[in-house]
Amino acid sequence: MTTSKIHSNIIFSQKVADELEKIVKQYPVGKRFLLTEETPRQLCLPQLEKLIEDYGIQVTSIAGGETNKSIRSVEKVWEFLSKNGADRKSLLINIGGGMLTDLGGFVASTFKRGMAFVNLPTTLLAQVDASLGGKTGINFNGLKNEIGVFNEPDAVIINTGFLKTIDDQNFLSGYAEMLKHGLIKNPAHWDELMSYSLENIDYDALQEIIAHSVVVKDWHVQNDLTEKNIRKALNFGHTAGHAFESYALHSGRPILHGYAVVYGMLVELYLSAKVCGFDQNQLQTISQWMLKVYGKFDITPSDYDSLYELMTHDKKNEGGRINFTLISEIGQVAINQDCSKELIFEALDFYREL
Ligand SMILES: NC(=O)c1ccc[n+]([C@@H]2O[C@H](COP(=O)([O-])OP(=O)(O)OC[C@H]3O[C@@H](n4cnc5c(N)ncnc54)[C@H](O)[C@@H]3O)[C@@H](O)[C@H]2O)c1
Ligand SMILES: O=C(O)C(=O)C[C@@H](O)[C@H](O)[C@H](O)COP(=O)(O)O
Ligand SMILES: [Zn+2]
Repeated sequence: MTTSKIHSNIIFSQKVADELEKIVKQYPVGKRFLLTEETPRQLCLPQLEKLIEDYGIQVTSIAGGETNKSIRSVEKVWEFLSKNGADRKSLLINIGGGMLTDLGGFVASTFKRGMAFVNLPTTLLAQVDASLGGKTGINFNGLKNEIGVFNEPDAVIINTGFLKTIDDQNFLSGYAEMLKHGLIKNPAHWDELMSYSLENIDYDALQEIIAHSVVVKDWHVQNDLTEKNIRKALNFGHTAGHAFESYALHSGRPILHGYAVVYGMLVELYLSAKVCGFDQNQLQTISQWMLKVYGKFDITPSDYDSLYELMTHDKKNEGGRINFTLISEIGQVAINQDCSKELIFEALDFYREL
């Protein structure tokens, strides 16, 4: 696997301040802004203190957590930019996990109809997935990423050094999107993820594996930025996964995005076996591995209607059909797969009985 096919604006570097300085100096004094949230502010900003001071970067932060990926937080940041004289020639630096980079990208894309932004992802999930590819947005009306725009960041600086403070659950959450990348596009990536030790994190090896995951994400984005076609592959596990995530959040049992994606992939691997001939033995092996590592969000048949209703809001749907992305084998994806309500309920039975 090669990383040479990655977009030139995706930079891997442990010297974040040096890389960021090259960008910041291209923007006028007084027009440099930084958005972060509580935890990365404490853990990651200290190494940028000198740069912030030298270049007069104006810093603001919002509260962390998925419930703050909201219009209220967006308003706060718009207000900060407006009061401090941001304009179309300004730069917004987003430093944080996927919640922050999704929201910060949306704020920058909509403020005065768009200002430049760069992402410095600080979680595994944001480094392999959320900070890349220009899906920006917020949750609305109980639905994930209901409001947003496609708009790519001017640059993404990936510093794997930031990951040393990530807790186990958030590590696994990011790992889930890497598993998805292996399943949809790259059997070798899948194999390396299966043999990587999750008990004893080897950070040097991780950097290489992250780069392989970034190649998969970036390939889909470069080929179909606005998700008309092959980018739908990156949404594998998300039709059911977002339904689990929204349902969990609003029933007071929140789960991390990556866990929801794993539970969604379990449902959609079952559908893959039924609709696309995905191997039954592999379905059993992968399901047991995922169950062992990620556990389960328990559901009963009385939850099915609510989960199904949430799936009807998925952005891939067309003409009243729920359009799944499925796989016929590891690395072979099939987009726009229509499944009946009956079959979806059967897949939820499979998940529930695991
Ligand atoms: N735009 C996309 O393509 C895309 C892709 C995947 C996921 N997402 C979105 O990303 C979000 C999930 O991202 P996430 O998992 O990064 O969540 P997150 O941003 O909420 O971060 C997870 C937790 O890690 C903390 N954190 C951040 N940096 C840290 C660090 N260096 N050390 C220790 N803790 C740190 C945060 O404060 C938070 O508590 C969801 O909203 C999901 O919908 C978007
Ligand atoms: O980049 C993409 O395309 C993805 O679908 C990546 C997903 O991991 C991510 O969770 C994305 O935010 C989902 O987008 P949505 O369009 O289903 O809201
Ligand atoms: Zn995702």
